[in-house]
Amino acid sequence: MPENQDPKTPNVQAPRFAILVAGGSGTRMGAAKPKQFLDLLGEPVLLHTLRRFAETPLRVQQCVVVLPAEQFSTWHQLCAEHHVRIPHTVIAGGPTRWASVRNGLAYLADQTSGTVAVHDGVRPLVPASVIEECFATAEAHGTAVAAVVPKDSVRNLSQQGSYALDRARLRLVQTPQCFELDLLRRAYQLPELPTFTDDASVVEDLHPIQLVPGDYRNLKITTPEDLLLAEAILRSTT
Ligand SMILES: Nc1ccn([C@@H]2O[C@H](COP(=O)(O)OP(=O)(O)OP(=O)(O)O)[C@@H](O)[C@H]2O)c(=O)n1
Ligand SMILES: C[C@](O)(CO)[C@H](O)COP(=O)(O)O
Repeated sequence: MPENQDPKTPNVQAPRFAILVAGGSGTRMGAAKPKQFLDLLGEPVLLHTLRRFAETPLRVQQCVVVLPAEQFSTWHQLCAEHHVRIPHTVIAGGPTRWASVRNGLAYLADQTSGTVAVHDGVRPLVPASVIEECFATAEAHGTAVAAVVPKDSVRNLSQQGSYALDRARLRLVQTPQCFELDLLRRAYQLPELPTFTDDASVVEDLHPIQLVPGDYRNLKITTPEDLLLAEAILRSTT
């Protein structure tokens, strides 16, 4: 958050950017092509995701889509097939999610201020209300990360076996993860650590992480049953 800003007053004038990371190969899905290109009720997973961020009321000024360099032509072909007119910029990812986000940020190097949402390209069902809440919270507090309460009991593995955790004190972290642009830039200048599974873990040493309610429908397409669930959810809401 800019130093001279009242933390309770959202910086509604700040431009909004989105980095949609889709630079992975989808090994756990085990499909013939990366899961971001798989069909979800007639459109590629990634196109659903892009549409969610391009919705006009969200005021996202620029969508940066990060892809494996060798898959650019796959995406361009899919965009042509589906007559996609949504303005977006495609850039090459890196070997890890962290590297892909860093590449996305590098594309925004000329931007002097704003708020950036980092979102998994394979979370196609994120509600617009969650995206809006994340942007608005980050505009007020510098950070905002969508998260939900676990529905299952959770146990921690120990040398003796395992023990129960208090799930009321746990959260399952989703994306979007929104940050004041300069804060995210500073965080991504630090060296990569193996513990960086998301953007909050990259930023948390520099700034407290504000959690906002996520949504159980905002699932990450990871294994084949996720695609079935996503289809059922989408059918029920369209
Ligand atoms: N080098 C990478 C790795 C992952 N991602 C993106 O980060 C998001 C979350 O990652 P995950 O679900 O793990 O995707 P994959 O790495 O593709 O899957 P897997 O781990 O099964 O190979 C995905 O949108 C994925 O495309 C990325 O942009 N660049
Ligand atoms: C960023 C993320 O989606 C938050 O839940 C998650 O950490 C990605 O993890 P993965 O190991 O890349 O599947």
